[in-house]
Amino acid sequence: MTSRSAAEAEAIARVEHAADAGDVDAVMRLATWRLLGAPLRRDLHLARALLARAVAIGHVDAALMEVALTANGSGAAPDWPAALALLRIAAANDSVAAEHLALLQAMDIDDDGRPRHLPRPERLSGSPDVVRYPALLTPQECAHIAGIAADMLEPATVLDPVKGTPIAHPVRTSHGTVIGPAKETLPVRAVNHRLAAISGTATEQGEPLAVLRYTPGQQYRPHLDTIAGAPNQRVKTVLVYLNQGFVGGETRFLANGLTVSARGGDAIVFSNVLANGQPDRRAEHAGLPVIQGAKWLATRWIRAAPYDPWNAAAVQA
Ligand SMILES: O=C(O)CCC(=O)C(=O)O
Ligand SMILES: [Fe+2]
Repeated sequence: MTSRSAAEAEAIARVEHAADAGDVDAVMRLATWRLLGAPLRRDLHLARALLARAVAIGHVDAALMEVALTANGSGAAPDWPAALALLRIAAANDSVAAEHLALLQAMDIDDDGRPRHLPRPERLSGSPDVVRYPALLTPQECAHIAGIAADMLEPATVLDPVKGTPIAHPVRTSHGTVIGPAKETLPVRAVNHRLAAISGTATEQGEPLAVLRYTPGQQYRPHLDTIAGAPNQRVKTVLVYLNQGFVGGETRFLANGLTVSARGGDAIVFSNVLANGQPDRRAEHAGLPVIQGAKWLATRWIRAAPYDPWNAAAVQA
């Protein structure tokens, strides 16, 4: 472990002191540090305790974060009923929390936030195996997801292998972000349960929901979603079209030419691996260039086994 500079240690001590004195922003900062794992060691349990303190002093963002972590099991076992109870309390004074509650009230979900019913699937192709669930999400749910992502969108980059600095992504040119565990609202959590249900997987196998926005000229060139040599492979992908009405931007499977046009709220599911777990070339696909308007898409890449978003290489709190 690298030792900290005296100045950094002093800055941390100042924040800890302010937190002890009841400064809510200082408590919130400590909670964020404990979630990020920098500059203090990651401690999700402690982060939860700090958030609860911030909520008690009246911090609204802390309340929404506490709801998210309670539902998705960060720092303790997942507890949907407890998260819902916290959301109801927050909703009494906060319009954002109230909106989340209204979205949930319109959903047909059980006491754990899981879907009671799913739309009837349509098989679009057998090889590759692609299935569509029409209108899996409502327009309001799509707008909620796009709205969370809108503030966080960044151009797609990869690290320059020589210089280590970000450079343009060679395959994907859209803007994107992920809705990490601290930002996973209850409506997003419920949608993630739905995506698990249609793919026959456990919610814990999903990577944080990724959201992409393509503007004219942007595309996702032909690729496989599998990661070469990954021990915990991306076995399935769910794509959710969050809007429609743009020109171009179809999803194309190269093996058979299957071309899927976006309809807002529709989801497609496909498998990326063969029965032996190895990447399946037939799953190669592309997001064709958008010609006019903007295409919004949510992607859930689903692993073979549970995926811990807090121990991924790049955590996005
Ligand atoms: O934009 C599309 O239609 C394809 C997106 C995609 O391939 C992905 O998110 O993995
Ligand atoms: Fe893909």
